[in-house]
Amino acid sequence: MKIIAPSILSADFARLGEEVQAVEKAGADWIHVDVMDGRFVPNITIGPVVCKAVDRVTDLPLDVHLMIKQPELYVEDFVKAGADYVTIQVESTTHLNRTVNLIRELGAKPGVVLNPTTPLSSLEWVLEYVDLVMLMSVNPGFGGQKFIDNSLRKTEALANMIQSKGLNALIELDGGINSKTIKSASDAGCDAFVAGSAIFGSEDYAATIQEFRTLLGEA
Ligand SMILES: O=C(CO)[C@@H](O)[C@H](O)COP(=O)(O)O
Ligand SMILES: [Fe+2]
Repeated sequence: MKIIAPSILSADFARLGEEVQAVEKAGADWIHVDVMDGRFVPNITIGPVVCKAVDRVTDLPLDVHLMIKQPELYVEDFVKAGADYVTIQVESTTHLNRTVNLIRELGAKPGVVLNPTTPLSSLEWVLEYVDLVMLMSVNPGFGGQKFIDNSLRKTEALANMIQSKGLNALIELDGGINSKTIKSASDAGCDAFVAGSAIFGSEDYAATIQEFRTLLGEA
């Protein structure tokens, strides 16, 4: 089964608990939490306090996407706040191996994220230590942007890279996933799909997630 991870960035933050419970009831697999610091990306969102509040209202795994500089300073706070996966941008830290190890030592699953133009070669010496690689299929910072088409070729190349090394890291795509893009992303080798505006911007969350499952051939 493929994984559908609604991004709360597009939820109604005034009713965040209800929104998280609504997507859980609608069939989501993970909750994607976008953390932005106004330095790594030109936007500021939430921190561990909100992450902990989200964790209290759902049984789903929290997929925490850190778009912050020096994530090594904060990963412990997010693991304590209930993060199951902590994904860090390879561009955001000088000490990628150390930070990945730290996430695992703290008891969470480490993932790494690549911006749209960051080459796959940046994964060469870290791939074997992570549970997840996420490719940004938009420039990070905002929800509701258009899917960058060459993310599909990048996904195929990543799937080949993981397979040729005999590894089994999950591939996740983040940005511009909707009913028009999800099938080709899946065909390219994507396992987990982050969708913010396509789910929270829809009238009926369950119908949208069901439509995704049908397009993925799972209904
Ligand atoms: O990390 C990010 C943006 O930086 C994402 O998780 C977005 O929240 C995805 O939003 P949509 O493109 O699905 O609307
Ligand atoms: Fe994200």
